[in-house]
Amino acid sequence: MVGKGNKPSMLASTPGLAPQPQVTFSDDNGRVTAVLPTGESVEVLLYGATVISWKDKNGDEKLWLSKAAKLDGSKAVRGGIPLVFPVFGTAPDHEQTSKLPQHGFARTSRWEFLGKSTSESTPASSTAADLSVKLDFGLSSAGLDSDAKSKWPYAFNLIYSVTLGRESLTTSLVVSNDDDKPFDVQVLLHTYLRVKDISSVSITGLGSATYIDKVGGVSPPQTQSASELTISGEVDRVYTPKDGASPTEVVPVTVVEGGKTKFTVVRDNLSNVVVWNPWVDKANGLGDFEPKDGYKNMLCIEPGSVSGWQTLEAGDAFEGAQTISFSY
Ligand SMILES: O=P(O)(O)OC[C@H]1O[C@H](O)[C@H](O)[C@@H](O)[C@@H]1O
Repeated sequence: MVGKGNKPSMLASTPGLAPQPQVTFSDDNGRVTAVLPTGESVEVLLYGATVISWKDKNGDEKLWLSKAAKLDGSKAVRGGIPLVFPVFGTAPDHEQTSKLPQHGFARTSRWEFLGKSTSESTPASSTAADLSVKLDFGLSSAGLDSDAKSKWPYAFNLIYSVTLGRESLTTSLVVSNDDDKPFDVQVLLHTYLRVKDISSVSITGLGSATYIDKVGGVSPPQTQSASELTISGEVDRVYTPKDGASPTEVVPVTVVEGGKTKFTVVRDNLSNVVVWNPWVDKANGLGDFEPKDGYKNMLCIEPGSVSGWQTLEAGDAFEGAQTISFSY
């Protein structure tokens, strides 16, 4: 394993050259943390490979994390970016995943930290190179607890990569079928974005998308006519945006707050976006959701592949990713 140890370590110094700015890194107590020389940071729990913090250079947190979230491995984390795999919600009628708990086992399994790497890029607007750091995590059937293994007895391998840039975070999941038979999966990056005040937020990029409304039962597919979505009550929708045929024609989802773009979410090979806000009653009903009025400060924009199943033949792999960007 790369970079194991309890003390912070440094990356990216090249022998013989002037010292380069370095990424500070620690892998301690079930958490992996990386900080760019310019101050941006990310923190990932090995439990669920859950991103629990993403901060900009000023230390402003970009993700919402419940004050009552369990970070001790006793329950899926309420906030940050839990990983949903291999089933979204529950699927009592889908034989392969019917025994699994809500949202599967990836978010409640202990992942392995596989290593870190840095890379440099020079943005068009600057001559100075920016560093980014990528953290890789793995989970395979061999690493599952016996309960999850008995409920989903397939040989698989997952690699989850979390890449921190100056003004972006990319999370990417690769699922491989290591079995000798096919299996079906759903994948979702259940991202809790932090906002200042949900009443001044609008979401663009979902106009003319079809969606299924899950509030009060699953609705037949509908089409969103408004170009902007605002939130003034419980929202739980599975959208299928109208992307073009090529990967470059993906329609980004933007979160605008007070007239300013706060986040831009670009999906790679993920055809759905779940939009979720529990609002008053649901938040009250969730024991680990604190403060109870925290629904005013969060919005889940969850890229995924969940409206059908990805069937992976023996030896096949599926990869999906999101990049969340912000500007100051
Ligand atoms: O409470 P959880 O299992 O974490 O699920 C939280 C939420 O996840 C997704 O956004 C689903 O669309 C919601 O229906 C669900 O309530």
